[in-house]
Amino acid sequence: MMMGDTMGTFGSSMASLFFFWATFQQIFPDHLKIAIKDFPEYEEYRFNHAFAAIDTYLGAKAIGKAQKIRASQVKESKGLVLKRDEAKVRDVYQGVNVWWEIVTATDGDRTHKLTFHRRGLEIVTGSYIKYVMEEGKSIEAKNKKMKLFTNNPSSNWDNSKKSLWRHIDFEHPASFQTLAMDPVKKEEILNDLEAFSNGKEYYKKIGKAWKRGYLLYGPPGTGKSTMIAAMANHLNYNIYDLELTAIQNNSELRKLLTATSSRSIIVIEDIDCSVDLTGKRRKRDGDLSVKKDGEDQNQSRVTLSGLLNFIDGIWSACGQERIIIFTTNHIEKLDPALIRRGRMDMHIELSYCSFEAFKVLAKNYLDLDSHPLFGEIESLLKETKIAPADVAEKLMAKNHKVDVDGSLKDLVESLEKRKKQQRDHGDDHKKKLSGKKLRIFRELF
Ligand SMILES: Nc1ncnc2c1ncn2[C@@H]1O[C@H](COP(=O)(O)OP(=O)(O)OP(=O)(O)O)[C@@H](O)[C@H]1O
Ligand SMILES: [Mg+2]
Repeated sequence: MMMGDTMGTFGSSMASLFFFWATFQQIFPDHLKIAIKDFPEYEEYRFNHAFAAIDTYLGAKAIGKAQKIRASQVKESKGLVLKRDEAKVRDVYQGVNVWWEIVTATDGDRTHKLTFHRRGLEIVTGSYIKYVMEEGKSIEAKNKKMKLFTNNPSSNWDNSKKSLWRHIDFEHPASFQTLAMDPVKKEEILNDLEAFSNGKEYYKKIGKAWKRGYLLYGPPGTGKSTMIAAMANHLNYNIYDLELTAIQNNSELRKLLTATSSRSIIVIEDIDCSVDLTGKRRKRDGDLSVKKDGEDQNQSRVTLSGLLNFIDGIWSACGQERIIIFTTNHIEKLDPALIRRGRMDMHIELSYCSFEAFKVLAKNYLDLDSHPLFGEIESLLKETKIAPADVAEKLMAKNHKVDVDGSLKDLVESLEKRKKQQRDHGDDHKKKLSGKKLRIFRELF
């Protein structure tokens, strides 16, 4: 048979099918259809979340079928979110046909109306509605704009929960793919996050709060803050950036934390600078003088024990699906009580740029997999401490122009300079040490 013939037969079958369907629609007796449920947009003046979930589900369902599509840009990196812009949508679930329709009352109130054949009653009420809600909510979560919250100074709080945190839309391009670090460690972290976010049943089974704590440590510019952004993007969680110095005491800390929402990351950056970690610092500094009035006014009065109590107690009791992250440049300064295993589930070190990490940066910034200078850079990186942030700066396009050879040469020069400085500094340090030893030796004998 010729191609044209096939198409012709196909076309006429489709035409008869449409004809049959239209007739069926007309004669299909109304009493065999039942309108099962209405889902109003507002119930007793309160927004009905079921309405929104159904709307989202149907919006996603109707893509490709709807004649008119309304597009709204929810988040740049997520592309367009398309929404249905027609009144009626047909859906098929386990062989049951259902029709959704938006009915607008004279007062403007809108309701989702679901119609289907009696035969489907069990399937629709038994599982279909639940399925629509769950799908709708999960699509909502994926499309949701992420937010970055920062705590307001407690002097600005009023009685509303809203006054505790202010927020902006969170749009950070960081991803695990572009994060320069040891690939094995990266994989381990990704697996941990994955296990956590899918761990609802597991945490329930073992009777533990669905929470996870990470301690990120390493020198400045090694990617701690970038990793937090990558984690938030990966999980689609909001970030609460908790500034401890803006609060007065432990009870304020408790208020702030209980006002966070689930599916969020709570971050305390530079933990060693934000709390009085040991309560002994003053003594250790050798300053035993009497405190002057108001001397502590600008210092945070959140104590280490407040923070630890929170992690152990209140933290477990307040909500689910939350991650807490501490960062520090000086892990050696932290009190062991704060970082012992069990409190922080995973300690993640972000370190100076390795060759593996450099390769990720070279790919990100120069779209480069190999280059004759790579060998030299590899051996220089083995002997030199340089933060990924400093490497990235060398590889960045200058005046919007990518210059592969120029950037790499620039990096080699900078590495050689650093190597020399670090060696000289190392020698100085050794000299100082030997001087000190000599002094101790003299004092002893
Ligand atoms: N591991 C990395 N991978 C990719 N880019 C990085 C990495 N580390 C640093 N950078 C780049 O350097 C910039 C600064 O890094 P970032 O703010 O994450 O460092 P940090 O470890 O949080 O430093 P600090 O201790 O000073 O807060 C980032 O915006 C990013 O462009
Ligand atoms: Mg940082």
